[in-house]
Amino acid sequence: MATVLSVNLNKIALLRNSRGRNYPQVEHYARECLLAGAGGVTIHPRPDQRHATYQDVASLKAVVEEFPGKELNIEGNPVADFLEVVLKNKPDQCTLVPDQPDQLTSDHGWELTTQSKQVVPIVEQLKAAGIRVSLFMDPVIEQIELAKQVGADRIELYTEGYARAFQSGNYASVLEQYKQAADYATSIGLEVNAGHDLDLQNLAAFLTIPNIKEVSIGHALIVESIDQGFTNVIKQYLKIAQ
Ligand SMILES: CC(=O)[C@@H](O)[C@H](O)COP(=O)(O)O
Ligand SMILES: NCC(=O)COP(=O)(O)O
Repeated sequence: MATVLSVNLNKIALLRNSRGRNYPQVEHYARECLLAGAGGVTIHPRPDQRHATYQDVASLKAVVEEFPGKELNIEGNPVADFLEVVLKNKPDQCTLVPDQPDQLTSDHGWELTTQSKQVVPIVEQLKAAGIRVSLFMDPVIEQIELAKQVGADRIELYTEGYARAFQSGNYASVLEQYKQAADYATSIGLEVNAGHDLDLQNLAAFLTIPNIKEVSIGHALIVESIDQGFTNVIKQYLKIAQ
């Protein structure tokens, strides 16, 4: 089963915001990656809108709708403004991430042992709006079991731990931990996405884990595109994910 590539466009938005005018256009790169064969696009509008903005959600929804079967995934901490934009624009998927507003980047999954009461009503509200709900999770069986209990459709395995281990050259035991987490999630009826710090070097080994439904990749993909060209890099990812 091929794994869907969802291209995270945060860093295109970051470049755009650095000059205060609409260049580069996020919509252009969304169209380019979908034309190249990506299965969807992702953005993560943070409360300070340092890169992706709440307006980008509506713009990208319109672009994705030009490509039947392709998906829009909106990631973020479920603060009120975020939820309002998600419910208004109804992306195909919303990935809830437990970030603090001032975090440099996402660096942990949900601690549902203490946060499930906060999450349950939000999951219900999003699912009632017809939005698939994914929870950003560490590869911890106990937490993944709770993700099912709070009603999530999917989990997104937070893969920075794997990426760091891969970089060290000694990653077999860490990969096995992710495989066990993914296998367990699948066994209890959760579909499995993955993302954060995946790249052209480490993706193939990670995808030896069966049943990874979707990977969302942004930071490394944009850096690799500087050297090798955006469409060329997208096609390399698709070849690995097929
Ligand atoms: C949750 C996650 O790992 C990514 O979706 C996130 O979008 C990365 O955020 P930055 O692009 O702000 O680092
Ligand atoms: N959910 C992960 C994502 O969308 C992109 O993460 P990264 O590739 O920018 O680290």
